[in-house]
Amino acid sequence: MTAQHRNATSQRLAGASEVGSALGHVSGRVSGHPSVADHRARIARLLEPLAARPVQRVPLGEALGAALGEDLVAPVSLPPFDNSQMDGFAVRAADFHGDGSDGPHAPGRREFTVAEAIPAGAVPECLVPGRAAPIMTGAVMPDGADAVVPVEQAVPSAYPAAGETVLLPRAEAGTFVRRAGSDVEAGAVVLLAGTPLGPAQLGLAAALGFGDLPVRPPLRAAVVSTGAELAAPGDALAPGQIHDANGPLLAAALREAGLAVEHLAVRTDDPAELLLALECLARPSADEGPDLIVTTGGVSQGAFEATKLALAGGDVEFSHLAMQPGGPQGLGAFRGVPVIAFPGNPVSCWISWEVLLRPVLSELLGAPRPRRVLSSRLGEPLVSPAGKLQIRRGRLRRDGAVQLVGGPGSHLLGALASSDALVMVPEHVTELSAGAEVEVWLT
Ligand SMILES: Nc1nc2c(c(=O)[nH]1)N[C@H]1C(S)=C(S)[C@@H](COP(=O)(O)OP(=O)(O)OC[C@H]3O[C@@H](n4cnc5c(N)ncnc54)[C@H](O)[C@@H]3O)O[C@H]1N2
Ligand code: MOO
Repeated sequence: MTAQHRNATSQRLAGASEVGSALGHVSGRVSGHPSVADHRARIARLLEPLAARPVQRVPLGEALGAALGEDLVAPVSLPPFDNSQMDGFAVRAADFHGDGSDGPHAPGRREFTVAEAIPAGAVPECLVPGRAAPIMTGAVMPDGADAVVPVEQAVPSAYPAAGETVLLPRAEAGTFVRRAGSDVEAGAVVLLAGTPLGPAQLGLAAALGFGDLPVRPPLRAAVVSTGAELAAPGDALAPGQIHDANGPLLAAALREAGLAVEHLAVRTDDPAELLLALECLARPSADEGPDLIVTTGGVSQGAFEATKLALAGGDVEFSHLAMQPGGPQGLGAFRGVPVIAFPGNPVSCWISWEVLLRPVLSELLGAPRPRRVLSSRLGEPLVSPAGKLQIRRGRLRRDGAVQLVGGPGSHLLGALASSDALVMVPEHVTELSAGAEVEVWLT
């Protein structure tokens, strides 16, 4: 990535025009807290060096979710040859002109002598005038033929043996013929470097004959959940304990985005113990250690904020963004490894991923695919704190409006799990009525 591109990336992420205009309203802020756009731009600068990793080729079956490392140029055309779009009869359109264009028993049809049948995969012989060759969908069009009549329109509606006759209705040249190169021309750039590889892109690459693809190797992320109250999912809870939801949630989010993830639960509020765990994580050789560390919990104003206490003396800064949920945040580096510290409330943790880190990865690496942003109408009224971007969870209705799911509370994981959209309420807005236009991210 060039310096120019890097600058452009940071500016785009600060302005956030492609990921939602609601996040760009820095000027309307009254709280004095750093804006979401500024914080996201800082994350982009922190992670920029990670974008410059060498490209490697991986088998097609392992490329799902990765970003394409180089432009993909079609080595062949698609379709590679003229072929039939229907099961039927390959004919010469010119045979319908002139004498004999009306069959004796079926007006409007012409009689043809049936030629050898052409299954898909066969190399057919040239079609002689006055003949019709049974041809199957996808089979190569014989030289001389330029149209296909579907078998349903033939009399009889079947495939007579070679040498017998069939009556066919008139067809114009080109009817039901898929021309070579009508989908993709050999030599064309079919996918740009940075394109996230989903099922359709992998299908196209396979059709073009690629057995492997150039991709950027996945980033390695360490997810660290913190807090003395945490128990592993599956373990029984002691009084006062809760199960660690954020670790699995964040690990899944990062994996889905194409990263290789290791999850570590540090179930303590002791900063020294957390520091030790982080030392062990960051110490392995550069080839094996994480490219970034994402923590959750311990970043707010409590007396036992292990993450803050462990990291604040070093290169990690803590701030409270003008956003709800997801206000308290930390950002910096530990032993040279970028650290992004998200808050502990589960919805805050998820929102932080969605609006702060995920868009940066999309922009820097090409994957994951950016969230679709659309304009929708609010299904019900809402109120929102002044000076904060409020992000509510919602569900897109069939009529295109968005219905809120649950309240604004950042512990409402049940509601989050039944939502499919984030509703953005800009910083300067304190009230919206039903029907008001809102920006929505589909999740
Ligand atoms: N006096 C103030 N108190 C709080 C403020 C503030 O500004 N002043 N901010 C509030 C906001 S906003 C948030 S968000 C939270 C963030 O707190 P922490 O990041 O320090 O997180 P914890 O205190 O560790 O936990 C908060 C909450 O989340 C639960 N939690 C933590 N980790 C997990 C996990 N892995 N899985 C499931 N649940 C988890 C934890 O038990 C707490 O209930 O601070 C507010 N307070
Ligand atoms: O900002 Mo906290 O993230 O509301 O709950």
